[in-house]
Amino acid sequence: MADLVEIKGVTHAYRTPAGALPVLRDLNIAIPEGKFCAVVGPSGCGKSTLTRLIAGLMKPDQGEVWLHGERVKTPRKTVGMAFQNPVMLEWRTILENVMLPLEIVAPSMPKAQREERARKLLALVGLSGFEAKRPSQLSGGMRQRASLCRAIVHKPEVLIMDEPFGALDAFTREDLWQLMHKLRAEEPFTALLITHDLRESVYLADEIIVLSDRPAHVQYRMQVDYPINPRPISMLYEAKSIERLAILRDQIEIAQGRNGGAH
Ligand SMILES: Nc1ncnc2c1ncn2[C@@H]1O[C@H](COP(=O)(O)OP(=O)(O)OP(=O)(O)O)[C@@H](O)[C@H]1O
Repeated sequence: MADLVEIKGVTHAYRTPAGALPVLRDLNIAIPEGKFCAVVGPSGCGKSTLTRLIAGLMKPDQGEVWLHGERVKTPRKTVGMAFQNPVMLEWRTILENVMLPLEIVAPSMPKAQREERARKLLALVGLSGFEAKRPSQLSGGMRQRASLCRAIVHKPEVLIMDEPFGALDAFTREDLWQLMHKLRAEEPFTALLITHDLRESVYLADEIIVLSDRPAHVQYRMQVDYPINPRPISMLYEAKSIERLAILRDQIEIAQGRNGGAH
């Protein structure tokens, strides 16, 4: 399978008043088309920087970022993004918010067709009947469902998610995890997920990458070879998942410089 996202030898430092802050060092990541990659690592190690580089919002000092065989040099319209706090436009309805990327990426698509696509996705995430509501009329979980629809409505070449479930309560979060697998089955996408939640990474991803502390490089890679459709939440309680979680926790502690000390 061809790699859709390729991060090749990426090194980057921010210029700050206090001097250069090295954030990434010789980072190499490849995500094959259709795969779901989760990235975990110590706080502040450079995970969000990685998402900005893939979206073309900034250029690395060294190395290359490739998307679909094209070198990323400028902001990419065809990337789908979802964040912890879904930024929704209050003056637009939920349906109009979800349609927004199509207006930018496919302006020639007839409005009826854009609407049909947005309605289909809203139905898929259980938001039929809420199309005409304003964002503030929805719960946090519902807003995040709508934001996921908005992130994939234009069939992005890659779906980038930065802690999208971080602000939700545990039950809503698990609902949304299951929803991700449903969406993936219906609307296949290639995804990069930044998360602090190791269970989330094991439940959602095909591959988990543990980044070292700053300047971040790939410290550890784990394949999650569990069928994705279905992938029941109960898989997290299976011995293999518990073992995976223990390995990941140790890796995070190593990345934090604690060398697998007390849990
Ligand atoms: N525009 C910027 N200018 C200067 N420093 C920055 C800039 N953006 C981020 N940083 C710094 O670079 C480091 C990496 O930031 P980044 O947001 O990529 O980390 P992160 O792993 O996503 O963090 P967290 O886990 O806390 O969300 C941090 O120390 C941050 O303060």
